[in-house]
Amino acid sequence: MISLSGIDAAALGGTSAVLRGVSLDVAAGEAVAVIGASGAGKTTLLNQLALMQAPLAGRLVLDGAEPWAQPRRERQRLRAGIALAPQQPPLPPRQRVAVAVLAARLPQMSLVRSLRTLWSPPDAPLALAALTPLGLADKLWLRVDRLSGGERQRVGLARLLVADARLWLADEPLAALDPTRAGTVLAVLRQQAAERGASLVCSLHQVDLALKHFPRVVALRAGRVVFDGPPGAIDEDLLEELYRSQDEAPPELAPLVQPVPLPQAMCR
Ligand SMILES: Nc1ncnc2c1ncn2[C@@H]1O[C@H](COP(=O)(O)OP(=O)(O)OP(=O)(O)O)[C@@H](O)[C@H]1O
Repeated sequence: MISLSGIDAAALGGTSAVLRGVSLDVAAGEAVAVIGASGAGKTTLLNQLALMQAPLAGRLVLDGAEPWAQPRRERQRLRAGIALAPQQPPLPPRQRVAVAVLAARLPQMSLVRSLRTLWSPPDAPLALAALTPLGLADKLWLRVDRLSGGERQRVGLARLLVADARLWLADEPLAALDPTRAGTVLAVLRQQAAERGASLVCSLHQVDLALKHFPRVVALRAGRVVFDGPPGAIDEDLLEELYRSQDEAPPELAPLVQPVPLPQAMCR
């Protein structure tokens, strides 16, 4: 359904390439975990898949179309089929949880229905159905600013469940969750995406959970894909390479920056 080939991309708001030569195909209904050290480019990759920013180089194809070669309106139409749960969901603090969840459906709604949803949500049962498996059934009418960090993160995930999208992107969905809750939440995401035939791409710091819950793992190091395959093919050496300090660039990437010789006078 979505295919990246040879993508170089900057982080949101940045100008220099963070992702380098990334090629990746995600099929309809597929579930993929993205792992890699902090700063490896996981968020930048998810933002590319979410059509948040044009790549610097390479080709992105979504359902046979190239969104970045289309007029803005057409790109927005394509984007409506994609739902992204960012690391820190931008939820208006005074909004009720039910409204915050249902707001994820606004791109698919008429103007009148959107306004009704924001004022007095007619689809509250839908929000409740999404919140219940995430353990938030009792928070439906609470204000967002009364939630803990972990609860807020799960509201962000409930938005994925109601979004009516075909590609679900979750950026470190477990960051604010305790270990027991983390496993349950991943299982819910996987199960619900599978039931709806949605593709799921999830960036994770918890390697053990990525390997346990996903049939395919993509590993990034310094903005490059260094592994793409089943979890059983990942060994200790690869994990060590992935999480070794990024300051030690792997041989094929070094040197990105050439040492600048100091003037003689400064060496004395
Ligand atoms: N606005 C920006 N301008 C320039 N560089 C940026 C900008 N935002 C992020 N970066 C850099 O881009 C690189 C990749 O960031 P990204 O957030 O994609 O990594 P990540 O793997 O998701 O990290 P983490 O696990 O810590 O969230 C990092 O080195 C980061 O410092």
